[in-house]
Amino acid sequence: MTDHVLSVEEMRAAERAAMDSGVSEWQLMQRAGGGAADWIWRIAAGRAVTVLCGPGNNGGDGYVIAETLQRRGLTVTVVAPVEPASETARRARDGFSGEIAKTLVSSSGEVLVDCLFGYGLSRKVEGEFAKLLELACPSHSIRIAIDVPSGIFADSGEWLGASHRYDHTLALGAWKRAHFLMPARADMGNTRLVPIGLDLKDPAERLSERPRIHPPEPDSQKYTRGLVAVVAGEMPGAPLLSSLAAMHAGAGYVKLFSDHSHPDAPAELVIEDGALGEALDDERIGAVLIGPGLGRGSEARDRLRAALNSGHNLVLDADALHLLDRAMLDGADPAKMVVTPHDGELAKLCETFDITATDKRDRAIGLRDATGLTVLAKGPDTLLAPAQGGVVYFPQGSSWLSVAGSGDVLAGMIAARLAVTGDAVGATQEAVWLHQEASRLAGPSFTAGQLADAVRAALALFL
Ligand SMILES: NC(=O)C1=CN([C@@H]2O[C@H](COP(=O)(O)OP(=O)(O)OC[C@H]3O[C@@H](n4cnc5c(N)ncnc54)[C@H](OP(=O)(O)O)[C@@H]3O)[C@@H](O)[C@H]2O)[C@@H](O)CC1
Ligand SMILES: [K+]
Repeated sequence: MTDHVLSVEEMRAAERAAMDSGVSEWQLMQRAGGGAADWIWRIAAGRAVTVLCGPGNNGGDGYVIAETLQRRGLTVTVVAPVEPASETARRARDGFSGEIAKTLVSSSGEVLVDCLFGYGLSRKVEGEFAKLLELACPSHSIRIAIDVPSGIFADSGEWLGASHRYDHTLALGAWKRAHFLMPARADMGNTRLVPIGLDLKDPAERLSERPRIHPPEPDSQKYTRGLVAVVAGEMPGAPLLSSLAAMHAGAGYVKLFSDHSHPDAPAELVIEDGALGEALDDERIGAVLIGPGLGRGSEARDRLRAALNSGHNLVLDADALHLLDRAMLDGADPAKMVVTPHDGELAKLCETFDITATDKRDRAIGLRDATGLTVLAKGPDTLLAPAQGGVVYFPQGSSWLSVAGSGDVLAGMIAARLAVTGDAVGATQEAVWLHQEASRLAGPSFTAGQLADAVRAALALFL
């Protein structure tokens, strides 16, 4: 239940279903406001609180929060520029026993609780509401957004109006897409979910669950444990990095198909040169990775074609994403493939496959639907569009991952997990989690090589 990620429409439907089953809107608001107040009370730790209340039910939650905190002994100031517009919000306002100001008086409190607008935001935040946020956000040292920061469109994560930074965001009832999408995510601070007892079923979109990685079976040998083939091309460095990451991510055997000499490669990495088609004929190969350092010339194209026609599970990254088109996919099995574009590569793929969507989620879905590929759209708001449908989001990773070679490491790990499990969607999620955990273990300002080294210790945390 805590892993559902809902659209505004789905959220409204879930609340309607709760009401149909006999829970009133007032009860839902009590649960939402009361649950949020518990978090705020702890965060505030005795400091004075300012609550901004808007016209809708987000504002209604604000009155419930204000009353709960005041009863617990905190100094609470409520600022509401307009009257409540819904009956339930009016009831909540009437239940608040303190004073209500129309505008913010200076130094009202140290903790700001923003309940101006939630998922009901329908247009740009302007006028008195915009001015209030402009005044209140910088003048409070701790800023807490209730459900979503006011001004964020919950379905897309875009700001409708000026952006403001929050220290905490308390999602009510279920996660919304904005909690995992940029630019919203960067401004939300710590995110927490406040359950309100909604009965949610079969989520189309969900948060990735922390995976459990299984050790090799007792009767494993190096081939059955997962043989990864990394196909190199023009540049030697990137595929070597991918190979190292694959070696640490649980593969039994990693081969690098490369015509370069790799003096820095560890002795355990098997490097083979010569005809790629023949090398890929090995039935024991569990997954092929191609793209890092591949190049974009005619030879690179030939190598990509050989990989696509090999019939193996396949991870396509970097240059391979620039070369991929409909003709190349002809005859290949997209169900066995994962593509891992960052924003620029995703835009290029959308151009290639005539997808007109402009935001990341819709582009990833569009590409998946047009090709049948599993699409991992990388970045600070990495999301996965599995071939089977739906969308999977991930908890926020370290911003130190924004380093050259980080994608090569991730691609190597996906190939390793895919070779081990044969499950493209599961393998990709495992690799994203490993990537994030490895970044934490590598500490700040690591290089991609150090990140690849940390993968082994990261893997131990998922056993
Ligand atoms: N329903 C439930 O069971 C539960 C709901 N819960 C809570 O309710 C929240 C959703 O409530 P909501 O639907 O009332 O929307 P909300 O975000 O408060 O705002 C809508 C109001 O704002 C107005 N408005 C919009 N944009 C505007 C703008 N730019 N500038 C000015 N005005 C603007 C809009 O006016 P209108 O567009 O109708 O003209 C309308 O009056 C949700 O996030 C959660 O906190 C929880 O308590 C759990 C139970
Ligand atoms: K809000």
